[in-house]
Amino acid sequence: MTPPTITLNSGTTIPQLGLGVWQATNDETERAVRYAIDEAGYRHIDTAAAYGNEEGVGRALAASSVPREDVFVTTKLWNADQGYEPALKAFDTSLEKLGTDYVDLYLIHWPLQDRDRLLRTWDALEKIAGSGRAKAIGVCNFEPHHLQLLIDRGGMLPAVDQVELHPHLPQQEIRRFASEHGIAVESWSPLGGTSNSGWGPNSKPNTLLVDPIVTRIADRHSKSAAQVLIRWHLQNGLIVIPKSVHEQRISQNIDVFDFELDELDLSELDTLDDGTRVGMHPDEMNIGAPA
Ligand SMILES: NC(=O)C1=CN([C@@H]2O[C@H](COP(=O)(O)OP(=O)(O)OC[C@H]3O[C@@H](n4cnc5c(N)ncnc54)[C@H](OP(=O)(O)O)[C@@H]3O)[C@@H](O)[C@H]2O)C=CC1
Ligand SMILES: O=C1CO[C@H](CO)[C@@H](O)[C@@H]1O
Repeated sequence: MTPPTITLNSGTTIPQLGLGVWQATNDETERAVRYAIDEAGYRHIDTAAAYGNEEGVGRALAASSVPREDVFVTTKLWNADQGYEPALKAFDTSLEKLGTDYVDLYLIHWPLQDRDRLLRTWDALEKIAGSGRAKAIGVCNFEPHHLQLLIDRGGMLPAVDQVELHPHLPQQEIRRFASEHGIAVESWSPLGGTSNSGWGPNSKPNTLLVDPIVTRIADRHSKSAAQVLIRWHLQNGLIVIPKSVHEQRISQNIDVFDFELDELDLSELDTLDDGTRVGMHPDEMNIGAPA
């Protein structure tokens, strides 16, 4: 089954399930994206300038038999390129690497700590949206206080806030705030992140995929732990972008439309909320910020 779509405040529709490609090389990305689109039925890819694999995504899009307009492509503006002119330039570079003349969603990767620069960056994204070269614009890692800056400014609201989100960190406050303002929430590290280690200062290795609560629910449905977690995101109305470079897992992660978590499953998963992050807290992140 094709994943359902969500209509963003920009009017664009986004497939609720997509493929993440962080930590994949260009060649791995090309193969994974090609397989995801042509064989597994994905229509949504999440990359970023910082991942260094936009070219791999571009090569896969060019080679695919699925037309460009049928695939939802997201990329992100890296921290070093915040500011009005730098953001416009970085966007052109991303389009060039992706080999496309528009993206479906362009996101600010992190809010950083310089509020004036952040607002100038948002001005640039509005200009890009106005030109039609990004069908929608949005943000990542914005806490409600960051979103409030854009709300107070007037102008366009982000279509999406992409944040770390999984049963250990369900982000209820961000979800409530975003929902009040018509902003869709997208979950990154939806399976709990890469299996070997976390990357934030307070983070722990991924334990979600082997958590006994998750695996017990998976057994009840004859599904995998990853499929249970993906269902949890979908049934919570979230956009979800699990990453894999393995064909069998790419297929498995989209094979989630023939079962449903029931109230008991959902309430058991809710008990996993312990605030554990795999990444950095946005208020502590300033890596790569322009001087
Ligand atoms: N905006 C932001 O700041 C951020 C955005 N992101 C985005 O979110 C995406 C997803 O997050 P990410 O951090 O990659 O982590 P995920 O939670 O998607 O987990 C990915 C890990 O799980 C493994 N995996 C995937 N499917 C399965 C499966 N079915 N069974 C067992 N293991 C599996 C992958 O291994 P393998 O590949 O070897 O199969 C990989 O190690 C990123 O790729 C990126 O696009 C991520 C971090 C920050
Ligand atoms: O998307 C992400 C993954 O990689 C980066 C770290 O190298 C993060 O900063 C970022 O949020």
